[in-house]
Amino acid sequence: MARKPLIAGNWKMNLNHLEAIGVVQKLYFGLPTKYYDHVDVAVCPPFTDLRSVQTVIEADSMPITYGGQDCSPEESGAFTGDVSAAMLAKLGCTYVVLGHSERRTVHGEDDALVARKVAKALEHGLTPILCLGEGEDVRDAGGHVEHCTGQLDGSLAGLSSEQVGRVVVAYEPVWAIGTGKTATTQDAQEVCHALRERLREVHGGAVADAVRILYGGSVKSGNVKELVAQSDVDGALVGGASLDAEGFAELCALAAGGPL
Ligand SMILES: O=C[C@H](O)COP(=O)(O)O
Repeated sequence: MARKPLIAGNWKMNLNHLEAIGVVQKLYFGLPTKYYDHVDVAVCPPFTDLRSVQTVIEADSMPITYGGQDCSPEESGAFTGDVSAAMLAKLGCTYVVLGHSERRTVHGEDDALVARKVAKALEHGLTPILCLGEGEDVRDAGGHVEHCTGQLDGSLAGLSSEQVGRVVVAYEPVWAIGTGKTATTQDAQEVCHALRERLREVHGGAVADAVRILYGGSVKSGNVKELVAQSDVDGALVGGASLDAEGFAELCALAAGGPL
């Protein structure tokens, strides 16, 4: 089944709201509209940029979508420093990145917490980009597939198949994030395929065939085409290479099958 690729730029803690406006404008001018028939493009800036990004995208009716990098599992209330799914939805976000390895490692997030966040995001109409992936030790020991399918189960625990069908999954081997070490296309396909088969087993064929599974970890213009050519890799979650608008536009064009 053909799934339209999604290229999502995760800016992490980079670019202030003024810089964000410039990057979004350059991305818009760098990627001709015809490409959006073949690729969905999103940016996930820091929370403080979202209002500015919304304004610039809406002003020119840009076909670029955007999202947050995290949300609270709670609806609202006394949770200092947190941002709710409802707030992201109100700002016009389409996506929210959840369970990124940097949240899991730096903030101690586990699968159970991530599952609560996924449920809350879905409740507010957001599409979670659920991240998972193994560390280098697990990969070296050959336990990567089992590790990732386990994280998938844990991070989707308690969700109905209808809910799971609205999630995007991102396989991000931790050893490939920001290191310049990209997984081989075979590595990416192996795990993305195993994740899809796990979805098929638990939630049925319709869900497994519909869910987009992205690869993330040192994706750049030079490797994106080969990665998205894999039958179970439906796009990429891009960190560092999404901060440069011209380069990111080129990367999106290549993922769309370009140059068109
Ligand atoms: O969310 C994005 C990933 O952590 C990948 O980051 P990277 O492209 O800088 O390796």
